[in-house]
Amino acid sequence: MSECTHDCSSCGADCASRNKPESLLEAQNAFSNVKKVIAVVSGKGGVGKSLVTSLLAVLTRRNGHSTAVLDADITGPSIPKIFGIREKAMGTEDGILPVESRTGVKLMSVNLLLENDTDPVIWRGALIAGTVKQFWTDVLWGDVDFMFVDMPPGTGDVPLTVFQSLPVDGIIIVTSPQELVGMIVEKAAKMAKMMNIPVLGLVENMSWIGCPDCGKKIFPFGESQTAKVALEEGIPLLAQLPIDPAVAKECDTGVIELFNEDWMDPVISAVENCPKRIQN
Ligand SMILES: Nc1ncnc2c1ncn2[C@@H]1O[C@H](COP(=O)(O)OP(=O)(O)OP(=O)(O)O)[C@@H](O)[C@H]1O
Repeated sequence: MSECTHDCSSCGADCASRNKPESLLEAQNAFSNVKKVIAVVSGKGGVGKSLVTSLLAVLTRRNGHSTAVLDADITGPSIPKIFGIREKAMGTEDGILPVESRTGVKLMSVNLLLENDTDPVIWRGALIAGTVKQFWTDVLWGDVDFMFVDMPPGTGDVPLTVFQSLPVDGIIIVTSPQELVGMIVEKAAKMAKMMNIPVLGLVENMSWIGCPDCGKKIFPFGESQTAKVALEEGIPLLAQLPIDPAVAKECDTGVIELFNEDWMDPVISAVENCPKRIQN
């Protein structure tokens, strides 16, 4: 066989060079040094994915890390509101500057770029996916230990773009007990496997309510199937968060940084111990 010219168009050999998949990873700009990227996914909307993403950023920040949230939920962005951010993002000739929360979490969301928070984003999938990619390539993130990506629900264009373009090190799946947990977790786990990204664990949100009189845990949706599904899938169930009016109020009034419960502790440990993934 003649020597490899690395021009596969003129050669039919089935060699390692031909089979090497082309990386679609987008490089960071010269002003960004993001060390780990954690994607937060859910099967459907409204299960508390943005809440969990925000808490991950707030609590890792409280532990002394520099943290950021990339709001990839372009058509339903809720991160700025949860952090009580009203100002808009500014740009320099080098790129867009993230907005910093009160405790120093760096944020980028389409709502920080729109003139009015209530303006709808009526864009086609390719434009939406392109915007998410730009949030990675064109935002001047600076030094970030942990970036949390708030994904839109499901397994559409944007999750695919994020998993292909960003160096995601781990995935946290958020579910609620009334979801079709088995199917949703399996779908997310399969997607992660296809992308070769480890699932760090599951967070079940809205699992229980604390009785206001005696503190006893009440499970309004009955016995949760999440633990069983987690076991079957070999994914750790890291936390079960209650329905808590105080948390709802912290989200609605933009003061999530005041959150002061220990429910997320195992999730934070899993994230902090997540190894850096070797990217293909
Ligand atoms: N454990 C909880 N206790 C009380 N309220 C909660 C809890 N989790 C979420 N909520 C409230 O439910 C609403 C939806 O939460 P959130 O925006 O985090 O969901 P989401 O999965 O990101 O939704 P979407 O996909 O539509 O963005 C918010 O108003 C939030 O305050």
